[in-house]
Amino acid sequence: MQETLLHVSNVYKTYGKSAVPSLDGIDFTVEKGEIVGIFGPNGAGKTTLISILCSILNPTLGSVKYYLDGEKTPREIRSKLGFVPQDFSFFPELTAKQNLSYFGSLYNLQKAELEQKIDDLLQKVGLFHVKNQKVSTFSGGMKRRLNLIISLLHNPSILFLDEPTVGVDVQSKIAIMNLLQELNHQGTTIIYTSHHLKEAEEFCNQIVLIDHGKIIASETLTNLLKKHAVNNLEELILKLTGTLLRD
Ligand SMILES: Nc1ncnc2c1ncn2[C@@H]1O[C@H](COP(=O)(O)OP(=O)(O)OP(=O)(O)O)[C@@H](O)[C@H]1O
Repeated sequence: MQETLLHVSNVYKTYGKSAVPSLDGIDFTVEKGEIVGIFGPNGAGKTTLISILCSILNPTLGSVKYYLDGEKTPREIRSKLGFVPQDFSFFPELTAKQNLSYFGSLYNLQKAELEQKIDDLLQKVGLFHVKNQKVSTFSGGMKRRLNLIISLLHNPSILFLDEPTVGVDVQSKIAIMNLLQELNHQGTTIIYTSHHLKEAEEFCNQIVLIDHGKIIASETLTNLLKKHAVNNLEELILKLTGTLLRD
């Protein structure tokens, strides 16, 4: 049986005094355990939407409601959310381990529990052997993998990822996607954006396509392909958003 985890209702976002809203009446629902992919051209509003869903930004209008067991206050809810930003969010002059210890200390985890969690996560993404190296010496793929595990230290129930595999080689991409699959099998709900459409086709249960701040499609990929008589996600996006450059 499906269980609603998140309900987004009539969300608008306008930055500063801009005349054009970046989000223009967004409504959708996420069920527990889903993997939702948010797609759309550059500037469509994906990052803005994800930032609002994980409480980094406030909507100008509208509501985002979570249905989490036992967690009621905004602070309790935030403690169950994890966010992997597109831009790296660590200190390059610290080692991987120092970064993880610092970010872990923000979640009030017991020292022994945190140490164990750090080692487990470093192992999972193949960074254990370089845990005492400064992050500034890491390759792009190593930095992306570290950026991911920083957001997993507190075992979030819902994980938001903004382009988690951008700019990485195929090996790092597989390591990242395997870890995300493993987390989802363990019950983590995942909401993510990506421009890697082949990867997303295999990964997502639900597709949310946005353009100019509005949802223009929201369904399973199979249903959308059938409905719009296209063969894949790329064809779907081109059919629904056109070929005009957005910059
Ligand atoms: N901090 C900001 N101040 C003003 N305008 C912003 C800000 N952040 C985003 N915008 C504008 O809001 C709109 C949506 O941007 P957003 O970054 O959410 O799109 P996106 O779909 O994530 O794009 P991309 O695929 O390029 O990452 C764009 O027109 C962008 O210029």
